[in-house]
Amino acid sequence: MPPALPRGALLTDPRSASCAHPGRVAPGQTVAGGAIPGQRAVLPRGWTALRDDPRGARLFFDFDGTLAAIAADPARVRPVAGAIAALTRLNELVGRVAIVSARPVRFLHDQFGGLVDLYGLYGLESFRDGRRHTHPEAERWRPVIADVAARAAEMMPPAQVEAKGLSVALHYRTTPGLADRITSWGRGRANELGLRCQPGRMVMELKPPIAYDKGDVVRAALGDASAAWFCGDDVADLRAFQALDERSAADPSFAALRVAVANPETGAELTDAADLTVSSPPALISLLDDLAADLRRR
Ligand SMILES: O=P(O)(O)OC[C@H]1O[C@H](O[C@H]2O[C@H](CO)[C@@H](O)[C@H](O)[C@H]2O)[C@H](O)[C@@H](O)[C@@H]1O
Repeated sequence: MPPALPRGALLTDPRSASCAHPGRVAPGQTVAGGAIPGQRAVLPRGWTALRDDPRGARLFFDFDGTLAAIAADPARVRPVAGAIAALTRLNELVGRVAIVSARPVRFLHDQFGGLVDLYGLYGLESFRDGRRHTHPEAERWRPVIADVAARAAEMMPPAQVEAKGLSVALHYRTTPGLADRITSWGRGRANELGLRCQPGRMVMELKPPIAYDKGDVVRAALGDASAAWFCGDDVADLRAFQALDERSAADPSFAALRVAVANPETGAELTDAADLTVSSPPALISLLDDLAADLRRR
């Protein structure tokens, strides 16, 4: 019996990996992602369940740090090479594919059009089946967010204030020395205005106090799915992992795969909760190409 890929196994970009799949993969060990289906390792149950019933499966993806490499200017970020082709292939093979991001739906639509379901601002906005939806409680917060974005632009470099309509991101990637000032100012405005703070990778986000997050998006979108994957890189993606955990606990026939994209900023919280960890967005695309090839062989 070949060994199983253990929870947390680390997969690297096969294009840069020099090792062959070693057969047994210890937690944290580096193996070539592209070698998985061909290496007779026992695949994770979330993979085999998806292969057994692709039309009953769902694939969920975070955007920044997952389908796109992190860069200094959020406005210039685009999906990594091969991402759109991989999603196009999987969309033909799998029941439903969705991007679940903190970006506005407008930005996601510019990148992906109507290719897959789009959930923006942690699900406060979405674009599905050709229609745009906004959470009914969110709209009244738009002027409050606009006001706080304008005030933020007076307190910090305006180019680092990303006004997203129903939320605002205060970035400090290019000015890490301002991190404390920006985050404490953000916490102060959140307390003053009744907003929520969402930390992220070199960013503090202010959003409406609506109890709706990536986990709620996944819960609602799962429907009667038999299997689902969520691929993410940041702490906000833990909520989506938890939604898959809950569903797995409630329904033993359901199989999930939690995929983390490793990075030095998020810490171990996400990779500890993941079934598989890939080393970068290109390594994730390689894994998705493997999945599509595996599904096509069936
Ligand atoms: O849910 P996501 O799709 O992962 O969005 C989370 C945030 O992503 C973006 O910020 C991050 O990526 C930027 C571009 O690489 C980077 O400059 C920044 O430091 C990261 O935090 C996006 O700009 C934010 O609005 C999202 O909240």
